[in-house]
Amino acid sequence: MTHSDPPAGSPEAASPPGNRLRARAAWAAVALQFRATPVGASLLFGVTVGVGVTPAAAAWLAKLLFDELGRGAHADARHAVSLGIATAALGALSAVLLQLAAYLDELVRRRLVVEVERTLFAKVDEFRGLRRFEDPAFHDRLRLAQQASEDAPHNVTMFTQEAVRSVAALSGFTGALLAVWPPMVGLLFLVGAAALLARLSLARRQVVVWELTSARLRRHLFYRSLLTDPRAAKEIRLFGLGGFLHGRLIRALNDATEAELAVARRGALVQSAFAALNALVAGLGTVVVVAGAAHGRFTIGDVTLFVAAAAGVQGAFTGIVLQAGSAAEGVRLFGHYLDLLDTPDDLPRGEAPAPALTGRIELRDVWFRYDTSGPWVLRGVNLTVPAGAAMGLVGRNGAGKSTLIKLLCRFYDPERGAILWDGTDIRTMDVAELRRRIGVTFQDYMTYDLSAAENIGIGDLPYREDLERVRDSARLAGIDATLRGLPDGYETQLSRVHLDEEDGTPGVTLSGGQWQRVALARSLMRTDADLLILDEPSSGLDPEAEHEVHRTLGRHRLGRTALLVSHRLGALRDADAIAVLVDGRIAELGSHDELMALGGGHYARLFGLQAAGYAERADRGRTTEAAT
Ligand SMILES: Nc1ncnc2c1ncn2[C@@H]1O[C@H](COP(=O)(O)OP(=O)(O)OP(=O)(O)O)[C@@H](O)[C@H]1O
Repeated sequence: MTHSDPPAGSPEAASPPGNRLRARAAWAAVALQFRATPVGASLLFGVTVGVGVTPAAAAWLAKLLFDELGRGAHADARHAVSLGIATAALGALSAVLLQLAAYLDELVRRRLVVEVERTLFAKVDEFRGLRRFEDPAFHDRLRLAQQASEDAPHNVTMFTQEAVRSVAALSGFTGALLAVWPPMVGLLFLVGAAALLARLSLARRQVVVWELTSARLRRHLFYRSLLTDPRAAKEIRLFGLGGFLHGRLIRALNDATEAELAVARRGALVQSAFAALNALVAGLGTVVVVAGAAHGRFTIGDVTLFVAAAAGVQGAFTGIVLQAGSAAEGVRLFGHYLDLLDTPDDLPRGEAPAPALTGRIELRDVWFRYDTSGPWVLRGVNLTVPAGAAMGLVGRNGAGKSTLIKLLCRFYDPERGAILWDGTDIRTMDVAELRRRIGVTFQDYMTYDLSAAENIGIGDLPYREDLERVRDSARLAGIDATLRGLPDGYETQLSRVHLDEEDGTPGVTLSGGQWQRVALARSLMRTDADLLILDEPSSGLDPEAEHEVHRTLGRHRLGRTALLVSHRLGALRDADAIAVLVDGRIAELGSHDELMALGGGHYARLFGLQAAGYAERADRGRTTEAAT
């Protein structure tokens, strides 16, 4: 499957990928083990083969021993004793190999988990845009890929072990059956082959169920994390959502469990049917051979050998059917891991360098929507931001301000039109280089469960340990004094759910406005960024703090280009120009004074409303003061 294939979870996604793909998946699953731990996997393979052949070797030694003993007075005692010793040694070796195989299996499994996390999440990190992360099918596939890549290699190895053991057993036992009553071989192989086909069909069905229930199980995990998330705990308690969310958690789990149980029931039914059929065939063979013995055609030894050999063949088939089923499930599911690694990036790779901004950023007739069948969010935006200017961006909720910022950071590409950085289309630029030229505080900024210093320092990773720079950024964002006052200063963990990794002390949590300042400080770490974007950097700040932050930023900007989004129009008053976004278009553009002079425009109306609100509040404040 490739990215153009139907998403996981859809019935088409569950269709069999074809033998060639499955063979490739099986090979890749084994290769993954060797990549994870070349020595461990090689040893496991050797030991696995050893474990597989020891029962046959033991049977062969036993045959030699009994043959020797069967010579009675002519038996070579020394030879018999050495065969006995060899049998005992083989028994001991077999026991040791089994233990070794168990340890190596554990070793390979653990190394695999690391390798899978390494490869999968390196791939996830390669996606440059945001589209994959907003695609439920991608999350389902990621979950299935994780599950598959940890199980499939183990299952394939176990199948190899079982196949070696079973082939050795089958070749020995079928010879015995052929010597006594040949039709029994045909019967047992027929039942065995049918059981194998049935198990493979069950494996297909099981994988379909896993694919279909992946979304439900992800929902279950979502409700589970919600019920223990300290950020959600307030609303859950206040709105009394516990029972409601818990009910949904159980329902998601029950739905998934029902589908799994349906496959398990079918499996139990099919296996019981084949067990009964096997018993019937074994009974039939025994009756034939016993009747033959009664008529003197077979000896008692023949009967004993026949019964043991029939049981041996059935046992070998049972083992191989079970392991083949698990391997088939693993291999089918492993396709998701391979698909994920093959998933192309959602943004074409640009290679041109992203030089320092000297001229202007220009949005030229930019059209964008999140979904090709969805509504347009930006409809032909034309906007020029000269290098060094501070541009304010205002508009009502949902007007498209944050979307425009996301396009500037190239998290998505416009569907029509282009964004030019000094005349070069940003699509042609190396995206990592472009992003290094931008410092952003997003509206939905992150609060990391890390130390205060790291929370800021990761804004410019190579300098995250440069405490001077971290503190300078914190100072600009007006949070330095608060962080210094924390129990462990800048080393304090900003988390209530993780202890400090070094001394095990619990962390602290900040207020909303303090967190916002930390996020602002993070974006200021890139002191050499050409473009500073602040998407509502002061929404959580009190008016005094907001004023102070804007003044500091004005000074700190030092001629750098800035794009400032705010619903508090007063905060943008000093911007060189303000663009008003209405229904995905720039409806007005100009300085504060120019926009006010338009009279009756969107900006003037909004500004008037906010100013009236402030004046009214100020009046109320004065009246209250006078009354008290
Ligand atoms: N990831 C997304 N997928 C689909 N639609 C989205 C996504 N993000 C935003 N939208 C939609 O795009 C429109 C514009 O959203 P955007 O966040 O750009 O508005 P905004 O002007 O920043 O609003 P606000 O002032 O409330 O922050 C909204 O209708 C929103 O529902």
